[in-house]
Amino acid sequence: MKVLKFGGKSLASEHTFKNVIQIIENKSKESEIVVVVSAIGDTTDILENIAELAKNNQDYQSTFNEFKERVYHKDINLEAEFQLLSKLFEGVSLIEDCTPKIKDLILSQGEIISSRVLAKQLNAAQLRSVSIDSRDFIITDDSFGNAIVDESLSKSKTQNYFNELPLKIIPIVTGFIGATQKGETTTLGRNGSNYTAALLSNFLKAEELQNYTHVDGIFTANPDWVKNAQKIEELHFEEANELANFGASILHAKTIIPLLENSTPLRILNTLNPKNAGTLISAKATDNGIKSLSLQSDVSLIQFEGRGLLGIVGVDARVFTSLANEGISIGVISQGSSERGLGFTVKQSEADKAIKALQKEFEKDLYTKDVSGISLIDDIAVLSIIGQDLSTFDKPYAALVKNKIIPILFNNTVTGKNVSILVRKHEAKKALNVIHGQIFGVAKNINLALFGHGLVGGTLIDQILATASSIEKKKNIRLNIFAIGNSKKVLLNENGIGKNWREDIKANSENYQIQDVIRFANENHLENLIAIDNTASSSFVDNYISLVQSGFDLISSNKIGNTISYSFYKELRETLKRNHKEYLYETNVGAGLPLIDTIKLLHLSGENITKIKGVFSGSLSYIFNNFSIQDRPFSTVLQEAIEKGYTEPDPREDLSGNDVGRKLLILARELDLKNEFQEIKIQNLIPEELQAIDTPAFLKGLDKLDSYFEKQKQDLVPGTVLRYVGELNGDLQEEKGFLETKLIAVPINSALGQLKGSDSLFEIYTESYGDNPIIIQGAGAGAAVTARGVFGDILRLADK
Ligand SMILES: Nc1ncnc2c1ncn2[C@@H]1O[C@H](COP(=O)(O)OP(=O)(O)O)[C@@H](O)[C@H]1O
Ligand SMILES: N[C@@H](CC(=O)OP(=O)(O)O)C(=O)O
Repeated sequence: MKVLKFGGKSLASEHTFKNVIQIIENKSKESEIVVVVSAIGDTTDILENIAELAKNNQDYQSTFNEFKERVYHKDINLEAEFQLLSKLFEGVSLIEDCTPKIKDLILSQGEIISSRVLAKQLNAAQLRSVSIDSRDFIITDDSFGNAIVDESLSKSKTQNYFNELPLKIIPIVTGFIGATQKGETTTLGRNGSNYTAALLSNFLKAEELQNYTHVDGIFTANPDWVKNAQKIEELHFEEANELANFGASILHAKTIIPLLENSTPLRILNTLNPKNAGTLISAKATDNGIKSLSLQSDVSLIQFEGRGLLGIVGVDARVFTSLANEGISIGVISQGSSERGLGFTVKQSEADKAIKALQKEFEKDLYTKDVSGISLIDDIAVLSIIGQDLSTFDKPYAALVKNKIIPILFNNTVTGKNVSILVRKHEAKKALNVIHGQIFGVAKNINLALFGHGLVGGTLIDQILATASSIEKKKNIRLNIFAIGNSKKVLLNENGIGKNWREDIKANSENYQIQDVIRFANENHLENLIAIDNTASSSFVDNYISLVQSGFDLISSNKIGNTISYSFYKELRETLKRNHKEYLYETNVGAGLPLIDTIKLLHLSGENITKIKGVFSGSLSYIFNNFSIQDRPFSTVLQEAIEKGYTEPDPREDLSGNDVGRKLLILARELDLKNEFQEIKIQNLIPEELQAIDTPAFLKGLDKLDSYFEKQKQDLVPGTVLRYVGELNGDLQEEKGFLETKLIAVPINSALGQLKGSDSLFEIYTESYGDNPIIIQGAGAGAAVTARGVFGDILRLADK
């Protein structure tokens, strides 16, 4: 004989009902079956809600009418159940109270209706069946709402009851409900139908319990919360029991226990996908290791503090006894060895009652101030890692901290391998995803907010979208672009912006402040956040600190953040350190070339870098490499550089020398030199009359530059060429370095004179390398290389 249990969602619609009937038909051909049902769909929640409305003297009638219409079935008379409910709600509304006993009677009607409806439908489909009220044999104590089953009495009653049943009729039994010996209706606790099914499986010695839900089985975490949770094929009873105990709503906490006596296997199956083998829970040993994560989200933390209690024996006993007397059970418990404080969790719904019980018990101690406080933190969630021991707990813990989720406390069990972590409820989903990604090695989600979608930014977005799936396969990293913004508008999508982002931006982007993006990330529980600044804007930099404080790592191709005041530079570094965040900006100097990393490493290893000299600007490199040896006007070469995307949007940023100056400053600060931008000696290549005009006007009159540069070329000594160079001279011992940019003539056969295209060249002189500089040379400009460089920074952060 097999017991089949169908959950509420399996009975929620006509379509699922059809599947249920089909499954019952197929299974009844294979063996004898007993069916256990939950209430249809969300009936229990709805009945609870109507009772609450009635209790608060609000209009409950319309919700009740809606409910009746929903469960009404033309071939079956539910008048008796509806009338009973009507009377009960009326009573609740009159006395403005709904006792646990009344509530259980109300909720029980859900299961009674569903067993009647299903039996009727099966009979209509020529499958002989009968609805059975489990209150006739599931006998409990009178702890209404969470009643305790008298197993031996229930066992004999169940066996007698089923012995009397005619053969070949399929029993459709109400789950979730029972009765006291006096015949008062009780319930076994939410999600209790699978507990009823487990009890029946044990009492009737079933060969298997098949629990039909609306998911394919038990997953590594609740799939409603963790998108990439994976189905678990097999679990041992003990593991499943831990999972149930730690709040995985797919199993009632007591479901596993009745199955142990006869080692009755339990299979979790999907009504909507019955061919799937589901998850098998049995006595068979499985591999060691972490199996699953579960979450209890309706928890409160009570903190009990008392300096005067140090060393006094029996305080904990008083705490727990006073709560036990109120029938309040306790979850996670934590007490430091100093005994000055005790923290423990209770169900949120029982928190007030618990506080009152403690205040009563410790009334005198509160008066004498031996107990200094009994306080409550609401909205707590307990996240449990089933199978985790402390030897590898560092990884999930570090991942949480990196995502700015600081656990309130954590706790491990000595016997079983479990660690429970208390976090704030609003952080729970994010915490679950962070730990899941870390533990199960399934793709780690990296959530990207990209600001600036011009040449570099746009190219980067396209590069990410084009390679995201291969990166996921190769590196197990899922890059999710959830925000694309410019200075005014942002497009947001928590599930990832796709290839049509350009059209999407036109249709759906909205005006925004940075706080809107931060709020969006929080509300959608997005983890591993990176903000990427590909703007050329000085105002966007104002957002850096808020972003870091809100848990974002930073990447920028924009150099401004590193080149405004040294005090901002320092403040940003300190904020990053405090928040355990990183800021990468490899493309700030030398675009895609690995320059900053090299300099950082040399400097960190104690190598004294005394001078860095070279052509820092890919755009100026392109311009002078070509202009020096070609017979073309300067403006033609410049126009070509603009069109190829080698220059900043306003090429005066390059020609003014400011861009080279900024790069020098970035390198100087990398060497711990505390220079300010104003201290750089910069040769500005723009004639004064063109310095103040707006960008469009400047771009229209490029030929005004020609005569000045023609003269420079004429004046060259034969065998030399023009190069715009930057030079930094510094020393470990000094606070500041000497930074200079200038247009100079260099021999055509020197390293600098040999430069081609838009290549940059950096000569790094250090104390140990003496006169032989380390030379880094290569493509130093262009949207594609810069975007690749930023992409490299993203992958570097994602790997951490
Ligand atoms: N580890 C888990 N694996 C699968 N489902 C889980 C897990 N933890 C929690 N759940 C939740 O359990 C639900 C299925 O159980 P339940 O709602 O009782 O189903 P039914 O109403 O069909 O009996 C899923 O929708 C999911 O929200
Ligand atoms: N109907 C009850 C009992 C139950 O087990 O339901 P489900 O199987 O749909 O989780 C509840 O909602 O709590």
